[in-house]
Amino acid sequence: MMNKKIKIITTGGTIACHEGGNGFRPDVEGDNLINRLLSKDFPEAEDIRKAADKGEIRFDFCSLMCIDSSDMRIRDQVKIAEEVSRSLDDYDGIIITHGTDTMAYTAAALSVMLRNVPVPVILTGSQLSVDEEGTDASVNFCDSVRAVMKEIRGIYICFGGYLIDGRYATKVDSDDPNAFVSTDRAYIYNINDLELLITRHELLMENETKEEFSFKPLAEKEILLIKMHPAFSGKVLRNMLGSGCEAAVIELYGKGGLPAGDEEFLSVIEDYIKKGMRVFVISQCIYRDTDLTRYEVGRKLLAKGVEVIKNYSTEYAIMYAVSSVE
Ligand SMILES: NC(=O)C[C@H](N)C(=O)O
Repeated sequence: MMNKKIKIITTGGTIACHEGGNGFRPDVEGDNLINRLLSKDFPEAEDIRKAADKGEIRFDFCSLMCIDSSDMRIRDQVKIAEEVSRSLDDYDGIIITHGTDTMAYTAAALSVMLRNVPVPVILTGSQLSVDEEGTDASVNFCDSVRAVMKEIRGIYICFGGYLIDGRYATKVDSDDPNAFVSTDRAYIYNINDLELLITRHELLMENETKEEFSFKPLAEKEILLIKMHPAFSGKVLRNMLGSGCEAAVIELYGKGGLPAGDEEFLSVIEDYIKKGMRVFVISQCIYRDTDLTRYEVGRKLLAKGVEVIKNYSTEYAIMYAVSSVE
């Protein structure tokens, strides 16, 4: 095994929670959390524990915050991105422990802010806290370490035995250990089958003009997310778009439809775009390949100037919208 230096950034989440008298809240940070995750209570951590004892893996720690990820805001994601950016040159990989509820948003935000990271940057967490019976905390953490041992680079979520590209990950289960999927099935890898990812990377790197790493922090913006549904109206949409938001993401039906028979919908969006605002559209299907050219309803909307986000997660669409607003 090659010697590896891994930076661990802890931010809170269920993985670090205990009952605090008023419900679960995170209170285990930094090396306290990692020592617990690698303790002898977890046979699944044995190989990592041994490698750490032998000095083959060296962990450095940084506790950036200790919050339920429901409290995660853009400014916190920027703090994480800054810490990652500062650490890239000195480590073979970076693991961020994070609550699951907004993990996909942070993965998306990091993917937008940090371009062409030279090492793996992996977010992980758990559905049960490190001290709960049957917890998935240690296995997820150890899988993340195993992923760092591979020659991959990029931003990922490691969870439930899978590694998912941070631009496509979305949380689909509030309880099950298999909590995340990829909105494009091509960007999820079984942790036991990482060779596939490596092969893909090699191919990508051959084809890519090797671009330099760059970091552009996100600014705080107010983005509206709208989901199309049959009990929605153009009138309500007009009020929502006029509410002061700086850009909008609309989740459309299927390949990319909305009630185009109701002219109000189209004219509201047209008016909004004419004022210089941006409207991003994406399918509301979990597995998606948004394409507004297939149906007439989609083409009518496309003609109004909306911008299509094809297969990325809605979380990524929102962060992309944040980054696109001047
Ligand atoms: N499983 C979890 O981590 C949920 C928790 N509420 C959080 O996102 O911080």
